[in-house]
Amino acid sequence: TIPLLHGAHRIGKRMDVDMNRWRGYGLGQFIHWGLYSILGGDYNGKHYNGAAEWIRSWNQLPNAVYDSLYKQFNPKDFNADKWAAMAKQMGVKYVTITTKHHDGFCLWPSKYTSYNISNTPYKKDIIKQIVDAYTKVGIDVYLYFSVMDWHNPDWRYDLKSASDTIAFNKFKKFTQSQLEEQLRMYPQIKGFWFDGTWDNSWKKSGAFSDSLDQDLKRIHPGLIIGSRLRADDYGKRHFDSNGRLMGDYEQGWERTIPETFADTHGNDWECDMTIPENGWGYAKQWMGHWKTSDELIEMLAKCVSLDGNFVLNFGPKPNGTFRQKEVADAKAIGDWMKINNTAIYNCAHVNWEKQDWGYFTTPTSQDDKVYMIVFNVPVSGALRVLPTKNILLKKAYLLDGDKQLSIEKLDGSAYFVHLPNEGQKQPFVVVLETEKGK
Ligand SMILES: C#C[C@@H]1N[C@@H](C)[C@@H](O)[C@H]1O
Repeated sequence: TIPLLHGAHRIGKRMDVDMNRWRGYGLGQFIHWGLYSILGGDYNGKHYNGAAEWIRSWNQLPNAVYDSLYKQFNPKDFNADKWAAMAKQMGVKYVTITTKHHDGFCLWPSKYTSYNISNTPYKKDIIKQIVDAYTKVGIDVYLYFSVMDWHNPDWRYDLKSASDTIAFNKFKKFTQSQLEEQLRMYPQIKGFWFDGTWDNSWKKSGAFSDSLDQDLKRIHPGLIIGSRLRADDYGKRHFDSNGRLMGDYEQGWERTIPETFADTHGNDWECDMTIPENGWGYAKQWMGHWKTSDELIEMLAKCVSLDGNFVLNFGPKPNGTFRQKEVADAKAIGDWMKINNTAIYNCAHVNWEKQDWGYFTTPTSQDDKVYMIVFNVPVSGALRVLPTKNILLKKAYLLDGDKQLSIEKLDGSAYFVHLPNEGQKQPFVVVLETEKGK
């Protein structure tokens, strides 16, 4: 192995109480809200074809116009308790909220820059209201923080001169000050979600990213930070130069899901997903295909079956309300979770052969129970199950209503679980009770 000072400091999963709680979440909510929400992807009658929260980078929009949007930010219909209630009904266990996106605008009253919520017509601390409202209903809060800050004059994409280094050193102090400020102001939070760490300036700051990670965890023991914060001695990110994960979970699955368990390398990981094709902040016209709630529920099941969490993004409007499609999806997912969350919360991967009808999960607390989350019922109505050697199926029944299902032993160690032809119209869960063979 390559000797590293700033590579992974832990091999394998974090197993403390905070990380075990994170591992059991299953379903989370992401929220992207900020000045970009005001424009909603459009400016001067033209539509920006990129992700709406990146509109400041569009050459049709002068930076000065974007940077003065804060004078209009006044979400009259914002109600953090309503946001938290919608998330609670949806069944999410954690929320990640943008405190500062790449544009540098702070949704909290930071004392390190005047470019913050207190200087808008709205004035009040958005982050505090969200932290308090979600914590009150039992949803853990994580803060999204973009290191890249287009508004801060000391930000650099690369370090090519002594003056770059001097400026970026000031920028690193500013960054650490803002993060420590957030820990002091919002002690209830459980972790940070870092973004904007792909540029050379940060890749050359591996030592700082390592000390920052350690400083934040010293101030707030148990803090959870994914693999997108750090760079190692050679600028490698997520995985160090020896291929080891740097961070408490793999944070690279943005709008994508691993296909197989092998793709996860046995790490903890989180998938962050948009309902439209791309775009996180509010957009008046969403791009491409809008995922249906059934598609989203299948993504959730797939993530949990591969030992990951599924985090669905919402982009509130500038007035603080959600678009109809987001409200409808939250409701549909919540209705499904009300019946089936046993197969999602505190569940893990089962190393049985993947079948076409759907996904296996198992409760981390009970190894003689396996859940089948069924999306594709075969015309035969017979669901094939191939447990690992020496595991026998004792019973099979529907989670919703306990209806017993007949089990047919096939050759080898395979089985058919026979479904009643009730033409299920929603994804459903079959519970298997197992025992070890003699
Ligand atoms: C690229 C990029 C950013 N990463 C996602 C989580 C969004 O914040 C997007 O703007």
